Amino acid sequence: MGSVRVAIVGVGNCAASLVQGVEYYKDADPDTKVPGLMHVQFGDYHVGDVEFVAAFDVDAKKVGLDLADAIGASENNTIKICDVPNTGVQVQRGHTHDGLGKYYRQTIEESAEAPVDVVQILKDKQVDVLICYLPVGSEDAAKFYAQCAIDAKVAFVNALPVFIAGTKEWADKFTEAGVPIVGDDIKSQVGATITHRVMAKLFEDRGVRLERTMQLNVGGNMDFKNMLERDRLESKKISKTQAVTSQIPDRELGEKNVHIGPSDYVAWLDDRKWAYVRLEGRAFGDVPLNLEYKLEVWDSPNSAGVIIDALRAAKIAKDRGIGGPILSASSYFMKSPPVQYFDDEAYANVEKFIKGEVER
Ligand SMILES: O=P(O)(O)OC[C@H]1O[C@@H](O)[C@H](O)[C@@H](O)[C@@H]1O
Repeated sequence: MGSVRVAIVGVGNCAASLVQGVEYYKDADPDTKVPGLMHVQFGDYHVGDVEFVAAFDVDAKKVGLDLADAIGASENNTIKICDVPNTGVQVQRGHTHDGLGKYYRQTIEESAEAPVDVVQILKDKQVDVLICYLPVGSEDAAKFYAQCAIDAKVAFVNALPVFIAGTKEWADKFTEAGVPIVGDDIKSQVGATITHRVMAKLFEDRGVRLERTMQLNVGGNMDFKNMLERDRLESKKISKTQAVTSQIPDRELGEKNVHIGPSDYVAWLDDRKWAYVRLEGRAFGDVPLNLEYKLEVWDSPNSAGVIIDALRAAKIAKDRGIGGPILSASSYFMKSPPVQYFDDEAYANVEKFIKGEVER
């Protein structure tokens, strides 16, 4: 079935882990399991079929570089997985809109070049899927690129917490255009969200009444620095919170009793993220039962495998001529899908989608 031709918007740490991860696993045996992917061979597509054909950024230190060099440039500080040979893809000057918050502006220099015609490039490069990796809080920029995907008839994977797939307005736009979308807000392999969802559900499944919970996150990448600007966080907090509370539909905790969100920027953590999670409940005899755990991960590789699967799901939908939100993939890979399922059901739905047993 050929390749999955991918364009990236936002060449930050997540893009770095994605590009390296494809290189790292490109020759993996299709019959084996590798960490972080549902399948080496996902439907018609092997990891090595993911091909990067265009990239957009606004950072002067990245625009003009080969993608292989740009992923190690400027403020990118994630762990190295492997060397990436030259891709022949030059990072092009994207559109800024509200993509650069106060801390980005203090830290990086915006390219002086004029923004390119994104729709034309997506068409010229015959892009199958556009992956949106813009900084948290880029509401207008994310919607600009979503519209570009619609106009160029390119599938869209929305990794950031801006509600697109999950809104009727945008879901209808993608459906009417016959363009698939997987979104919103990437849920990492074993990250803060999925562990917290599973623990909250475990409390309820075992009959412990969850009363209060919090999830504090710290990290040292540009994502965390950007999120020091609290105004950019609104949709992020909503997304992370509903990702957890959706798993305990019968329990109304009340706003005061749930605190989930990014908490602070600690420069020396680089691209590591530490999550401190606490759940407080009442067990048999109304006796208190508390659980506290700490998760330490490298933030960007933790989501890269999930994105490789999401890209391939989006391409399969495109091959099948299915437009609009891909509910199976969105609910398994994303924190804020149009419909929330428990993760085991969502996983099973993706398997059915791959086999063509469910339409979306
Ligand atoms: O670890 P989680 O909760 O699944 O989050 C995954 C990703 O979610 C994104 O919204 C964050 O900006 C990333 O920092 C994070 O890696």
